[in-house]
Amino acid sequence: MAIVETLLELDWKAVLGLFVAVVLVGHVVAYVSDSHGLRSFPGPILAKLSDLWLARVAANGHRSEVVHELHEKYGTFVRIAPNHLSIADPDALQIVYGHGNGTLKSEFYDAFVSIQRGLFNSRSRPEHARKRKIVSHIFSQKNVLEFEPHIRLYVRQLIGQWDRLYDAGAKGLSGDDGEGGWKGRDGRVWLDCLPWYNYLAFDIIGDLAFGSPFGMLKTCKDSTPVAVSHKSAMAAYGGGEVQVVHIPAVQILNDRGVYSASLGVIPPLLRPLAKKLPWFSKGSRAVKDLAGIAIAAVAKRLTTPSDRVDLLAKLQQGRDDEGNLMGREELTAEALTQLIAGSDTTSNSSCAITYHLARNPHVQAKLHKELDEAMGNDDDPVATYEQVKKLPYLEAVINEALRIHSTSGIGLPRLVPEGGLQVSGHFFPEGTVLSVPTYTIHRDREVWGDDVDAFRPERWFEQDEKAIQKTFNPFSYGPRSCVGRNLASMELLIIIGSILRRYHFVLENPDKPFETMEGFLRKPVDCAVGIKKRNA
Ligand code: HEM
Repeated sequence: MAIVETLLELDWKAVLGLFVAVVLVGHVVAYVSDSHGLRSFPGPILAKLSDLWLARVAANGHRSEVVHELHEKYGTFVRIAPNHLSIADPDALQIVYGHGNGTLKSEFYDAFVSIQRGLFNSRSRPEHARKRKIVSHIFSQKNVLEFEPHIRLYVRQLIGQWDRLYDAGAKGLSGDDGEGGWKGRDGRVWLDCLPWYNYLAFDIIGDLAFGSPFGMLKTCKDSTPVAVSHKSAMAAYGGGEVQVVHIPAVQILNDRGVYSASLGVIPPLLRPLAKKLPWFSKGSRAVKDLAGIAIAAVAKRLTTPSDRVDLLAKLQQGRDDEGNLMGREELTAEALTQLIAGSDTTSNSSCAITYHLARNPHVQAKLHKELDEAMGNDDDPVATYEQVKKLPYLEAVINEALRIHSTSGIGLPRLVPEGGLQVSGHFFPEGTVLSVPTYTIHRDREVWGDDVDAFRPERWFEQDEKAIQKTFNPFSYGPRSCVGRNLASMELLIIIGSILRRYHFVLENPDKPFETMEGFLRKPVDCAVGIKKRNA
């Protein structure tokens, strides 16, 4: 303890020197001893020697693409860290992530903990099972249907805003609502749709998880109240004012994703030192601010009792096997988990779907036709779940975008349990970290065909259904798969169904590649589109 305290007092340059020295010695020892028997597997030499190779790749924001290129070069197995093997084999999904094989989340997930461990980052099996039992009930299909009015309310607000900008744009006006503003030209309004989808997703989840939206769609701004002091906000649960300031939640979530995904691949012993480096201290601040958002929002909700049916109300009622309710800190941590897991996953996926539709006019036309037929002359611009839940082409469009974009693209790391594990013809001893990279298996030519890089929803009607089911992995598999999948699917169907029925999209610059920045998730950097109202 005394050694750690002394280290924490050093200035960052001394820390950097020490950090490099410890890493070098530690990893040369690990390489020579090869305790997990991974030496025979191919990979970059630096990755075999040190976790810092993967940390650097993660920090650069293109981990999925880099690992994918390595699989193209080396084949099914790639060693991406001294003790981490990436396995690009759809059959490995069931073994590494499925029920009953005993794998657990690795130390990577410790870097995502704030307030206290939540459903997403709890690593102990009993702790996770207890939480999952409470939370999975909340996301059952039956319960999720109760959230439909909340989703439709904010889709309506987004349509209201885009209609307003479109009408003004038609008069040749321009303005600064939303990041980057908007301008009218050639019968369209031109804007970056990514921030708008972020406002939408944050308002929906703010409403569902905390009882009131962040108000981003109304203010057209990425701005959220955060508790000034976590301690006093927690104390205010019993009543009283919580002092808040406003911060950009979307930006903070982005910073936190890159920070945690990079810190998570550094050995735990070195993390306190890494946090002292200037690059990491920005992310550390983001983690704190994010917790502050949840603390402020939950405190506000708990001091103003309500009879709403939402995620927070259901979390408050949830009981474990012993009949115990969650304590207030656990409740806040779980509400924060919902905010993080249920916000930019949805907005980045919606943005990617819109990009691919704008880029592929023939696909957009086919989807318009299906939506027009399904919704007929209904004057309400917002689709009901009933109207869109069984539209085969809409579903294929969404799935194809989730495949090609892979919002969750990295191989999610799992620890081999006691007794070892046989995967894809090899035995791995206890403690080895294994992962199956979603971005890469979503590009497996044997399953998806030779044109894997093309956005082609038609493939969903042509390819072997069984192979597709086994390989399509947007929500992961097994006990740690996405607990919010039913909600996410309903959101995407209603958002894309409503928005695409109402608007026609073109890309502002069709030659510009779709840029992404990956932390834990693969996020678009922007998506500039020209929007036209279809009945105009
Ligand atoms: C398109 C949208 C979404 C995608 C692509 C997605 C994807 C995923 C993936 C891949 C995982 C596994 C993560 C891991 O093992 O590290 C996951 C877990 C999780 N997701 Fe989602 N998700 C989406 C939307 C949502 C929504 C709307 C919610 C809830 C409001 C949610 C809540 C969660 C939670 C709580 C976990 C952790 C589950 C556990 O560990 O037991 N997700 N999600």
